[in-house]
Amino acid sequence: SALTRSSRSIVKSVLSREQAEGVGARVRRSIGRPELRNHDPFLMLDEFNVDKNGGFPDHPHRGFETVTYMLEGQFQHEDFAGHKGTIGPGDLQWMTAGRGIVHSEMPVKSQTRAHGLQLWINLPKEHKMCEPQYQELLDKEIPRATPQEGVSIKVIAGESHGIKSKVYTRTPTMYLDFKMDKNKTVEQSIPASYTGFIYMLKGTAYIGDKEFEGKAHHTLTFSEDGAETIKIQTKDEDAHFVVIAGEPLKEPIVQHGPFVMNTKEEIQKTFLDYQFGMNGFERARDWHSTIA
Ligand SMILES: Nc1ccc(F)c(C(=O)c2c[nH]c3ncc(Cl)cc23)c1F
Ligand SMILES: [Fe+3]
Repeated sequence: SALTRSSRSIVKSVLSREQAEGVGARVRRSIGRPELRNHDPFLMLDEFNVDKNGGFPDHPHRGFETVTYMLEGQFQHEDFAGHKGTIGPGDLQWMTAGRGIVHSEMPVKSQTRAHGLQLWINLPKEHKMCEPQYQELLDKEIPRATPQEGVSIKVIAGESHGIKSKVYTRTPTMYLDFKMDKNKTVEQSIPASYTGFIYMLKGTAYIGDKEFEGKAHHTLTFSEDGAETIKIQTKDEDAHFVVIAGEPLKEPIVQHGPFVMNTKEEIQKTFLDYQFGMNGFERARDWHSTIA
């Protein structure tokens, strides 16, 4: 008989309501909210909505990666090394902060609003102090899997139905953007060791053998039972959601805002490096962005 590959089930569903963040920004916090901590290797997932007067002015990062995926509108970013750019709908910025980045992330003034997702992925000890790196992909450069008519899967990281992303993930990560028409069923392979979840953006989807209902702005966390697929169905409405999964690092996490290290001594050292412009924060000394 055909091997019935067991499918991940949903452990819980948590609604994210909008909260204030940054300057005049509104975010729905998925991972990182009180009910959704400890989803190693993930530290935070925000669905952000920023009007043209808001944004995330000059701030640092060390020890992890920020993955910004635009859904609507345009975002400008500029860092202390003069790296700047604009990302628009469907575009991706995978920023490995490593030993240190100071940047600002602001909507393009002419836009009505900027809407997207920012995911924070922890880095393993050996990469926390790596050279910062950007991997930036335009919408049209991100491959799509279309396992059937009416099911489109943008492969932001990892692999889906034989389509592979070219993003280099220091922490093994799968990041897939699903658009499903109604009355479709699809299975997605997930490595047995990965921690994962679905964040619903629009519509309704039914997950797993028990058809657990996923509604907009809800996070649905996967069971960690070693099953290697997740089954996703739509019924009488389309659905738009992301599937995010990754290899847990199983390292101690000491986080102070935008600094994520393994020990409090490393955090204390990070504050000194940032304050005095050392060990990767040399350019932080009296840098101010031109876009904030
Ligand atoms: N420390 C700290 C404290 C507060 C912050 F808001 C931030 C921060 O920048 C962001 C939080 N969510 C976000 N979504 C989208 C974008 Cl573009 C940026 C952020 C940050 F880093
Ligand atoms: Fe940032």
